[in-house]
Amino acid sequence: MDELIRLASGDRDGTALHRPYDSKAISDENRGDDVLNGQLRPDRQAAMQAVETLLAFMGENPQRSGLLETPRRVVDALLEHGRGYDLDPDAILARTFDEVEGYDDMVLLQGIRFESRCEHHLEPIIGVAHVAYLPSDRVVGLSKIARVVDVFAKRLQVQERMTAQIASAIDRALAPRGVAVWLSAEHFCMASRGVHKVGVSTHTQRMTGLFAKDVHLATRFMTLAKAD
Ligand SMILES: Nc1nc2c(ncn2[C@@H]2O[C@H](COP(=O)(O)OP(=O)(O)OP(=O)(O)O)[C@@H](O)[C@H]2O)c(=O)[nH]1
Ligand SMILES: [Zn+2]
Repeated sequence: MDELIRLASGDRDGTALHRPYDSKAISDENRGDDVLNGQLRPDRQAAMQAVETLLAFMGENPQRSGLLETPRRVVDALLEHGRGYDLDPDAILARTFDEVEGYDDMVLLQGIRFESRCEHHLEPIIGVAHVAYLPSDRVVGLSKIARVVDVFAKRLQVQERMTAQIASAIDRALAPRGVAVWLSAEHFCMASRGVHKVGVSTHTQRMTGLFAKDVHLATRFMTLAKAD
């Protein structure tokens, strides 16, 4: 058996959990409970220990009463921010419907609010997604589009990649005649640290198929997405 897999399933308290991570081995697409691309995933205890270390690093006393529960809270929060790693967008989009009386015009979900975390600083990215597609012969449940936005939001992100991932997932699932995704978001790593610019919106778009070819269609999408 692969040594890392053996350690993940058996050695939960050994020093193996503190092996250095090979960052090149980590991919958004493949993350298991204990092993990520052949890479050990630390257990909760090791993660809480790491939070204590960070608190001490910033000059705090992790043993003072106000901070005793903080490692547990931070680890729970990290699991919440990363819950999209364990969700499969293809499975969420797998159920489609074809009894739509030939409806083949745009389906647009406007203003899907999302909360993500940037992969550079782990700070919030908060914004909205507008997602549209042009069905070929089938449609998908509306809530599933919003769920797919959340799958990718609940991973560490850069906004450009999240935009492309949403579009690709819908392309794969529905083979529509086109997909349009528009995200606008505020990055708190720009607002509350670093350059300290509050209220800046970053806009990213991905258009595929007819949306990429037909400027009138792309304009219609953007006009509808902006509508009150
Ligand atoms: N393209 C892109 N950049 C992002 C995103 N989120 C954060 N960033 C930027 O990632 C960059 C990281 O730059 P670095 O110079 O490596 O890090 P830094 O020293 O912390 O940079 P500052 O934020 O300028 O203090 C910053 O310019 C962030 O604004 C994103 O979704 N997309
Ligand atoms: Zn950042």
